[in-house]
This record gives sequence, C-alpha cells and structure tokens, in this order.
Amino acid sequence: MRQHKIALIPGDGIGSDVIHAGRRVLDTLAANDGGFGFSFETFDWGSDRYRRVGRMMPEDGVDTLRAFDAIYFGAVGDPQIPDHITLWELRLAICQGLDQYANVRPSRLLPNITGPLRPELGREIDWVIVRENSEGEYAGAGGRAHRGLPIEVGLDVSVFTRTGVERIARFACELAMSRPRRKLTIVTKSNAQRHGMVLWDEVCRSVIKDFPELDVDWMLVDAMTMRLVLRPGTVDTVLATNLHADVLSDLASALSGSLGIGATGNLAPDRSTPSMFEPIHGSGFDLIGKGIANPIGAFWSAALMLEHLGEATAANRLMRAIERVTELGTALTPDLGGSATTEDVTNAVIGLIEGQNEAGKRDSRSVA
Ligand SMILES: NC(=O)c1ccc[n+]([C@@H]2O[C@H](COP(=O)([O-])OP(=O)(O)OC[C@H]3O[C@@H](n4cnc5c(N)ncnc54)[C@H](O)[C@@H]3O)[C@@H](O)[C@H]2O)c1
Ligand SMILES: O=C(O)C[C@@H](O)C(=O)O
Ligand SMILES: [K+]
Ligand SMILES: [Mn+2]
Repeated sequence: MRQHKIALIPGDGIGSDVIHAGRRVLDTLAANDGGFGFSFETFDWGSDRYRRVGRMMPEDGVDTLRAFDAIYFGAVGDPQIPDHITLWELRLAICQGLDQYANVRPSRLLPNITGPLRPELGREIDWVIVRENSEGEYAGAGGRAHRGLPIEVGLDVSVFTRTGVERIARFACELAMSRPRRKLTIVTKSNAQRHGMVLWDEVCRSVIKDFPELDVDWMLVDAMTMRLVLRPGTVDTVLATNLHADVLSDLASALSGSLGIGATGNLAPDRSTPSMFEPIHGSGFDLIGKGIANPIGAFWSAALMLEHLGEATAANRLMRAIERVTELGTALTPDLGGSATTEDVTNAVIGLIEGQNEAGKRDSRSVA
C-alpha cells in the first residue's frame, strides 16, 4: 500500500477548523480507496504557541518538515499579534525555507453557485493563477530607521532576479500548455516600476519563445482586475508577481462565490522539498469559534495535494463530491448563502465519497 507522510499544520482561527475537516475527508478517501494510506503528524505551530514560548514554530521547524511528503496547512493570523509576525514566522518561513517558489491558485464556478457576476459571465470563470512565491515584493529586503523621529523611514524593496523570474515563467508556460486553451496572460506593472518589473517583462519575453504554441497576452495589473470582472472568459492561466497574484487571487475567489472556496498549492516543482497545500483564506477573525467556516477551499487544496502525491483518482473523487455538494445546495455555509456548519458540509462530502460508484472512482480529469 502506498503510504503518504503528511505534516498537518492547522494554525490559527478557522485554519484549524477547516484542516480538521480536511483530515476527516482525506481519511475517508484513503479508507475507501484501499490502495493508499496517510500517516499524519500534527504540529501545534501558530499564535497560541507564540503566546506560550515566543515563537510561531521551533527554530528547526523547516528542517523537521523536510521529512514529509507534503504539508497540509490551515492559516495564520491572530487579532492580538501583529500580522507581519504571524505571517513571516510561519507561512512565509515555510514557503521560502523550502523554496516552494510556484504558488498555484485555481478558480472555477462550482455547480449551482451564484457568484457576484451576471450568470453568463460567472460561468466563464476557469482560471489558474500562478503566483511567484519566493521573491518580488515578499523578498523581505528592507528595514526601518530613525524610529519615532520625524525623519523615520520604512522600506520594503521588491527583488526580482533573473533566476527567480525565469523559473516561475517556465512553470507558468508549462502549466498553461497542459490546459486545453493553451493560453497565458502575463501580468506586469512595468509602466510604473521601471527596474524589477522591466526585468520581469524581459525574462518572461525570452521564456515564452520556447513555447511557440502558447497564446500569450500581457496586462498591467490594474487593468487585469477589470478584465477578470468584465471579460472572465478571455482568461485562462495567469502569471503574476507575489503581491499582484495575492490580490488577484482573492478577487478570483470572490468572483467564484466566496473567499472560502479558493485553494492553493505552494509547490517546490523539483520535489527536493515537500510542497504545502492550504486554502487561500486567512484565519477569519470574524468567524473564530463559530464553526461556520466554509471548508471547500481546504478540501480543494487537499485534492491538489492528492494530485501532487500521485493519487489522481482520489483527487477526482474528492472534486466530484465537492461539486455534488454545491450542486445539491443543501449543505452550504453562510458565505454561500446557506446555513450549514463546517461539520455539515464535511459530513455531506464524506457521505458522497462513501456512496460514489465505480465510474466516479475512475474519473481522472485534472483537479485544477
Ligand atoms: N495563508 C494564510 O495563512 C493567510 C491568508 C490570508 C490572510 N492571512 C491572515 O489572516 C488574518 C485575517 O486576514 P483577512 O481578514 O484579511 O483575511 P481572511 O481570509 O481571514 O478573511 C477575509 C474575509 O473572508 C471571510 N472568509 C475567509 N475564509 C472564509 C471561509 N473559509 N468561509 C467563509 N468566509 C471566509 C472572512 O470571514 C472575512 O470576512 C490576518 O492575520 C492575515 O495576515 C493569512
Ligand atoms: O500574502 C500572503 O502570503 C498571505 C496571504 O494573503 C496568502 O494569500 O497566503
Ligand atoms: K491559508
Ligand atoms: Mn492572500
């Protein structure tokens, strides 16, 4: 039997709710399949640990994770601790420490979900946003000086390297080529940012030459928000910087119905280190303790993880169960207009997986 060693990092707030739900779903998939199993190890890393011992994770945390096949992550963020501490000491420490440079964020309108767009436009959403996940605006270069004085200064320097841009551009081109439309939109802001973003353009332009079959177009990031809203059907795969893609992917998720649906893989494409899978949302301050967080983003992320682990059949069974739940509409959380709890949705997905027939088991479309 194939064994997958998974590090579970539920983290803070609703991250913890949805990862516990996701684990139940993963256990169900493994039990029903019979061909593979999981060994989970749960880490209590996050804001409660920070309050106890002053660190979000142990000093050797990143090295501990190297022994796993994948990481299933909830969220970070706590109302009492500055957001930059929680983010940099956990999520970014892991993504950057394990060089998970390719962040992949798919969006589709799930069956029967009415997003904010007119129905004929909403139905056209079928995107994958590729987010550069190691440098750019998140390089961490910068500093503060002259604190408290009138001459105080704060700097965050965006860092674009030839190697960093080249590898994410190549990744995005290959991903776009694997999708039926073979279409890539490269997002930039080189009109205003005349150094790093111009290098970004130049390197992307040279990489796309290796993909003559790819249909490539370019957008400035501000106009890209307009295009996602007004002409969603003209977009397929999107390549954008760390910050631009962060913003665009929340928009994409909201346009597909809710921030609770968005899924992501933080991928280390050469597989020398484990990749990490998480819903795109944060710790949901307003939902903490209510038990009504939408777990679909975490489930979809689990499907991306299964696909990455080579369990494409199980990944598809999970996606079909998610789609059936939204189609039936009887177990939707409040963000999708329903009154179900996280647990209700989880039970519904588990029930559908248990009831799936052989045809459902054999389906092998990509889950992105
Ligand atoms: N990758 C991560 O761990 C991650 C991602 C985003 C934000 N954060 C952190 O989370 C904290 C809160 O940030 P925020 O409020 O900007 O973003 P958020 O994603 O936590 O919440 C934004 C809004 O979306 C709603 N929402 C999010 N997930 C939902 C779900 N599963 N079901 C239903 N509704 C959902 C929330 O209720 C809230 O109204 C901050 O500390 C931030 O730094 C972490
Ligand atoms: O920008 C980040 O990395 C935090 C969060 O907004 C995310 O999308 O993971
Ligand atoms: K998250
Ligand atoms: Mn984000």
